[in-house]
Amino acid sequence: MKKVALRASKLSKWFGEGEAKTFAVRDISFEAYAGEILFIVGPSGSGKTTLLSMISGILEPNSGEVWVGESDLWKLTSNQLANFRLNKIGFVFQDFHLFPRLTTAENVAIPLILRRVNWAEAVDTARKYLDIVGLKNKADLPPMKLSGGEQQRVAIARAIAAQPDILIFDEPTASLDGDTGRKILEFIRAEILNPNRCIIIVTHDSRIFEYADAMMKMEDGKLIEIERLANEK
Ligand SMILES: Nc1ncnc2c1ncn2[C@@H]1O[C@H](COP(=O)(O)OP(=O)(O)OP(=O)(O)O)[C@@H](O)[C@H]1O
Repeated sequence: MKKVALRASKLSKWFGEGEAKTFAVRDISFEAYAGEILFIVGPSGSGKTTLLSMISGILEPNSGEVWVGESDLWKLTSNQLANFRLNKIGFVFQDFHLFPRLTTAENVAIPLILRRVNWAEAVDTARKYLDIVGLKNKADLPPMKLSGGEQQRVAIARAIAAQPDILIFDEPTASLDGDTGRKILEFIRAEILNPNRCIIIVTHDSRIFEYADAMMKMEDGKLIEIERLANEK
């Protein structure tokens, strides 16, 4: 049986009051399973970022619940929520968010340093994660010396260094050419997905839709459909 990694229940977020009240996300419920890649797709302004922010403990919903394991996320204390963000969930941003003055290994070490691992040990462990993404030999370079696809892999290495159960990618291929984008997705499926990890990808890029196990379509803040696809592993 598939293990539920995350369950959203009747999630809503609105902005403004009275006449000006508009829903960014309206009454969305879904489950994401461990071991699957779930794509969230929909036009600009359909509520994808707002939904991601609520399920990752960044933006508090106006109503509804987010369950991860035994925890109702928005009932946690602020300390517990900070802990959740540090240990359970990883983010890979569209423009990678790498620090230009740090080496790639130091960039990857950041989540470990935030967990109070000492600097030398964290950078050493970071090299192991760079090896996983095939960039061991670039560990001491600044990120700007790397290609776009390589920078994306550094961002992935940094996200997995915290060993999150839920890994979220926001438009991972937006700044990559088609070939590099597909290679990144193949790599994510082969090396980053595992039976205990759920990967959620927000994208407009139809060139990578073939890598989805499940596809969730949003429009005007609403969930239109969630389809589990035949190629599910
Ligand atoms: N802080 C805010 N205040 C007011 N309205 C907001 C706020 N954040 C988002 N919205 C509105 O909520 C709706 C959904 O926005 P959201 O950013 O979630 O869409 P999106 O699907 O991620 O779009 P894109 O693909 O362009 O990033 C939009 O109409 C947006 O204007």
